[in-house]
Amino acid sequence: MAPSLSTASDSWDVINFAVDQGHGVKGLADLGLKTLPNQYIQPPEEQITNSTVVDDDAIPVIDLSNWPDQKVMNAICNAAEKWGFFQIVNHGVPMQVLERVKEATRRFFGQPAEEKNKHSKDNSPSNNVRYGTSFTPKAEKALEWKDFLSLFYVSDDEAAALWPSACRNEAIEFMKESEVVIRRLLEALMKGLNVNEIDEAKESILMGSKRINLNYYPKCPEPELTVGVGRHSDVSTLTILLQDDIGGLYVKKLNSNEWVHVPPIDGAIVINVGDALQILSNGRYKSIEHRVIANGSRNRISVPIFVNPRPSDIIGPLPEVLQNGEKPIYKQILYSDYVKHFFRKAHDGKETVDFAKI
Ligand SMILES: CC(C)(COP(=O)(O)OP(=O)(O)OC[C@H]1O[C@@H](n2cnc3c(N)ncnc32)[C@H](O)[C@@H]1OP(=O)(O)O)[C@@H](O)C(=O)NCCC(=O)NCCSC(=O)/C=C/c1ccc(O)c(O)c1
Ligand SMILES: O=C(O)CCC(=O)C(=O)O
Ligand SMILES: [Fe+2]
Repeated sequence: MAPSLSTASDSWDVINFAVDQGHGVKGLADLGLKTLPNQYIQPPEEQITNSTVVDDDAIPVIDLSNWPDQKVMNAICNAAEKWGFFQIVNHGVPMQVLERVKEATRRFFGQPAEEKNKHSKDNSPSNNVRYGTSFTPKAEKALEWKDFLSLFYVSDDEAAALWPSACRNEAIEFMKESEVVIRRLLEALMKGLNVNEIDEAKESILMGSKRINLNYYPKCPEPELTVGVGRHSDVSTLTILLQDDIGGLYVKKLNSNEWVHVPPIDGAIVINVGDALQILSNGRYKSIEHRVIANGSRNRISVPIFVNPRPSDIIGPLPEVLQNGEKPIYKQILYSDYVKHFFRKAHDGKETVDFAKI
């Protein structure tokens, strides 16, 4: 039974309501709580108000309209080395496609909990489709103020059978329409590593699998006490992130303790390097820590496409990167082992990549 507004937020089982029954944080937000349930209170060091945020610096914005252009390719490689994050404009993914997938995200999360919960870990007929809240509630000391739907792409037929109809077509369309720009970015990044041809084996390692997540961050009481997503780096090769116009994503500056905001730009897509590309490039390209704050007045959505190796791929520093005698700093690892390691623990900043260190 849903608790009434007057119920003190700690005297009923918040976890049972949000996690087990599938109401998520959207369910909590819809109750109109005035205070944040204790389970969502993050330790002070994770609260953004206790971090240094600077506004005199920003991740690069790269215009892809004149493709191919050596200067633009260099800008991509430089951004991947210095920031691990950049935004792209004039990328070729039609604006209507971006609008449609944002709309579909709102439609999916706008459904009743019992409909969404058909796709939870316990109820979904496949591990490739998962609705959930926070990140790994069982492993977390404090929960995160986010609901998500995570879709691992295998084939159109599987998606037709298993992905929720509220967002299936739009999610697939976004994935397919971003294919060209993903290839261009990876080609440029590979040229920067002296890899001039992406053969079949490299194609698998760079972009052999994809996962699309639909993220929903509802309006939050006492947002400064919690996080939308805690500090983490992605385990992908590259992440293609669509955000709406609300803002709230922060990126850590390389070799510093300062954070910068990623301002929403209409029609732009945010790109970030993930751990797999950091490992393949032997640390040249940086998979950077980022996090999302909770918002006290507006609901936010985002849609990342995680472009990954295949689960069965073995990844390690590419031979082309090591050919001049550079010492490998990462070992060869089975990619699915790496991802499982990431998914089984709470977000912990940049710790995941230690799993691959020699
Ligand atoms: C992910 C796996 C390993 C799953 O394989 P599967 O056979 O289903 O393994 P499993 O043993 O059932 O799952 C492993 C654990 O991951 C958890 N898990 C699986 N999918 C997800 C998911 N989408 N979200 C959260 N946890 C998940 C499971 O709960 C398992 O933990 P446990 O329940 O055993 O404690 C497989 O599909 C694979 O190797 N995929 C490779 C491609 C891939 O998915 N790469 C990851 C890109 S995602 C990425 O880069 C970032 C994601 C991210 C960041 C911040 C967030 O806050 C967030 O929510 C998500
Ligand atoms: O919502 C965002 O802007 C970023 C989300 C994110 O970092 C993730 O899903 O990995
Ligand atoms: Fe992320």
